[in-house]
Amino acid sequence: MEKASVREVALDALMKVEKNQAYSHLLLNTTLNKAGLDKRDSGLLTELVYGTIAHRLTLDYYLEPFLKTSKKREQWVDVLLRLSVYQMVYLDRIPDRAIVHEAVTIAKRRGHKGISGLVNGVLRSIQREGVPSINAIKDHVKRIAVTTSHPEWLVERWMKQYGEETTIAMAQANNEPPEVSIRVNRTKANTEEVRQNLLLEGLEVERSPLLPELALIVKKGNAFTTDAYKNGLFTAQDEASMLVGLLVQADYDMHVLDTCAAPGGKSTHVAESMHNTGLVHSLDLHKHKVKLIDEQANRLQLTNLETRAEDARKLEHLTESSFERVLIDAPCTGFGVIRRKPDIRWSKSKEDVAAIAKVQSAILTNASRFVKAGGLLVYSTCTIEAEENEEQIAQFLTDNPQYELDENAYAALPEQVQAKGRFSSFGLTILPQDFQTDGFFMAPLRKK
Ligand SMILES: C[S@@+](CC[C@H](N)C(=O)[O-])C[C@H]1O[C@@H](n2cnc3c(N)ncnc32)[C@H](O)[C@@H]1O
Repeated sequence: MEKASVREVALDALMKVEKNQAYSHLLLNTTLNKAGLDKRDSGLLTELVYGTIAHRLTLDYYLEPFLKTSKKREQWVDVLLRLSVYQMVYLDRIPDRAIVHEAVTIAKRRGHKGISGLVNGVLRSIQREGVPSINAIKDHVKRIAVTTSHPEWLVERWMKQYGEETTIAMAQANNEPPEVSIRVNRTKANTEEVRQNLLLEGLEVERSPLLPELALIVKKGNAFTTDAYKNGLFTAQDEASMLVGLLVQADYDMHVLDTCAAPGGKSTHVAESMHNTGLVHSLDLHKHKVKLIDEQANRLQLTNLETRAEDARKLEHLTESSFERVLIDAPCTGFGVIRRKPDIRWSKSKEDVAAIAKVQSAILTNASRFVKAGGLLVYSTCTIEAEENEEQIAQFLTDNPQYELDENAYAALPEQVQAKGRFSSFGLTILPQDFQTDGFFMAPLRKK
């Protein structure tokens, strides 16, 4: 497939995300499979789609002075312009000439002559005059928002929670592509054995500096088409997500309840920690998602996991106070995983935070009934919003004096995290810039 086509595929994908018909990460997987692109073009497509979405606000700021006089345009024209300016500003290896030429070719194919003329005119002007300086923005929050390409309301919120320096560092980290990390299935092999296997299959793989006994970082090659993957030697998982599995401290013969389990990343981790003994009740609201847990458990050859579709706000079929461990990896806004899902910064709103917080609170209150005395309840999210995290736990502890935050549980985490983690009286927050992982929150709560 020629480069010009890669850009057309990228434009189509961006339009779907723009119209809220798809999430970037899911769409990209299906688009890559369908388009049958070679390795280099797949890489370029991913970069174009993620980069254009991630830098949207900055790109619109760059384009604005060049579009002032023109009339209302169809949406695809704006998206094409963003896609082109993204390449001009962020991808040094593609000459501006070629970018303009390809954009004009696409515009000619899709629109009437006036539109290709507009695309040509705007891009040539930018090429000639350069993009406007962001430093000219007087308003402080807006300047940070445009520089890092995040919505102003989020920047404002984070500045209140974390201060300016941390907010900027986080927003910048959100624009860095994540590394591919995998969790080794230690019921089958250790990290070094899996690393050797993958090296033999032609990949470049290193031990994780954060979790050398559990995780590997794939530097080059596709780990998910290897025999090692098919044979269940590992699972795709972010290292911060692995920390939650460690915090659960599951051991031989335990009974564990995982209330929000699909697609099974943490359930399978817990099942592996129990060396295929005991039982993990792995539940999720959606039937079709429960299937994903089954698929993973089968691939990993785990037999100590039972799945079922259930609403964690109800859970009528379980016996109260019967689990040594309950994990609530709650549905959340996902602002900790913006690196992987760049569009959620644009698609989620303040109201979404409040709405999901209500669901989290209902799940937490209900699922806590099933923890045995002396047992551990772990609440986690992949977001960094206090309303979904610390505030949730603060309220829960006030309403449930039979629970307390168990700081001793943190001993299960790597020393680096114990030394540098952001701990409060209500749990541990990991920001993406702390250990180059996803942003996460986790709270170990002990039932007295
Ligand atoms: C953060 S994801 C879980 C990820 C999973 N723990 C893992 O590590 O692979 C949250 C899950 O909660 C599920 N969910 C949402 N509302 C729920 C409810 N009321 N009861 C049970 N599960 C729910 C969603 O379907 C989603 O799969």
